Amino acid sequence: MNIETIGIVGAGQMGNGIAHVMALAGYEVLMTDVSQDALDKAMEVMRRNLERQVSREKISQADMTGALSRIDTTLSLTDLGRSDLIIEAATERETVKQAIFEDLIPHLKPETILTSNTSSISITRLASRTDRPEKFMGFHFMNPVPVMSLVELIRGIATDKETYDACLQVVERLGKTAASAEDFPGFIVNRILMPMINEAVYTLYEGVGNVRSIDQSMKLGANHPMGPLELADFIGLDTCLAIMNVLHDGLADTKYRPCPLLTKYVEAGWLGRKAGRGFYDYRGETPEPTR
Ligand SMILES: CC(=O)CC(=O)SCCNC(=O)CCNC(=O)[C@H](O)C(C)(C)COP(=O)(O)OP(=O)(O)OC[C@H]1O[C@@H](n2cnc3c(N)ncnc32)[C@H](O)[C@@H]1OP(=O)(O)O
Ligand SMILES: NC(=O)C1=CN([C@@H]2O[C@H](COP(=O)(O)OP(=O)(O)OC[C@H]3O[C@@H](n4cnc5c(N)ncnc54)[C@H](OP(=O)(O)O)[C@@H]3O)[C@@H](O)[C@H]2O)C=CC1
Repeated sequence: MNIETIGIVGAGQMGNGIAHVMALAGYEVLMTDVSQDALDKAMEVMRRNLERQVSREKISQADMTGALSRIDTTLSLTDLGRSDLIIEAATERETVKQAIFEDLIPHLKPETILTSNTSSISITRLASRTDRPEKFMGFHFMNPVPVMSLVELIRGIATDKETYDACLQVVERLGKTAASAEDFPGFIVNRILMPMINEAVYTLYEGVGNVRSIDQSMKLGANHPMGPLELADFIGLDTCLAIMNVLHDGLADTKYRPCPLLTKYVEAGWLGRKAGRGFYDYRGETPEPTR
């Protein structure tokens, strides 16, 4: 199947990154969100990231202008009906994703491929609620999308080979590397990464270290580019908690129990960088630990 137009649902940090790399690779992109504010902010972030790539001579000015001209935004989900491929990148909540697919389905072409950028939710279960489980799969980018070269491709139980091959071709056109993962909670990356982050929060909760010492230990002692708490803030603490809950419920093992301190931060609305505060406070000149 020839894919030329991409519909993106959700203009948060992942949605804008996906739009960025798709448009640079020459795809026509139509992005939607429930708020105009989110769409405007996404366009601004994309422009800034593209400008940075121009200033570092990674892309030309013409590449940037071309990419921006290929991105359109709309508040109407149903406008995405003409897309060849849809990537849902809305909030990590199963009911939200299900409602999006239900609203989209009557407006889709029969051949349109539906995908979700979910970090952890069952692809098979999401697919079973659509009219096309064989044309449904997981298309999981890593954050920040313009920088990270991996995309996890996850087949549901019914996904057909043509759909998988079409998505693989898109990943290759983006110049990224695909990892094929089976459809189990958290797939590969988050099955391994999120318990590590959750353990870092337990380490903080139990007073073994503070925010700075925990992050410094993993950066200098294990050569991680970001400390686990800094990374949790970067991903979004709501997303981290949602993933831990999916692991805990789906694998029914207490080793995935979300740390109560992580829950407390989410309940406070301290969701990390996107909220201005999480394990660090980002509202001043430099990030300051909140513990
Ligand atoms: C939760 C899930 O479901 C799955 C996930 O995504 S898990 C999260 C996976 N991501 C990670 O683990 C990220 C870990 N962190 C890192 O790799 C690095 O800290 C980082 C790449 C984010 C930043 O690297 P850094 O060396 O500290 O910063 P910096 O030198 O400013 O940036 C490196 C490059 O990234 C770019 N960059 C940094 N942040 C960016 C952003 N948010 N968007 C776009 N580009 C960005 C910079 O422009 C720079 O590009 P060039 O090399 O082309 O010049
Ligand atoms: N953060 C990360 O590091 C990664 C996240 N992911 C996954 O990507 C998805 C998005 O995450 P992320 O971008 O971080 O989240 P964000 O919170 O940054 O963005 C989510 C966006 O979706 C919007 N949204 C919510 N409901 C709807 C809806 N019904 N229709 C359209 N848009 C909607 C939200 O709007 P509003 O704010 O108004 O509710 C928000 O703008 C999640 O499934 C997440 O698990 C995957 C890889 C990495």
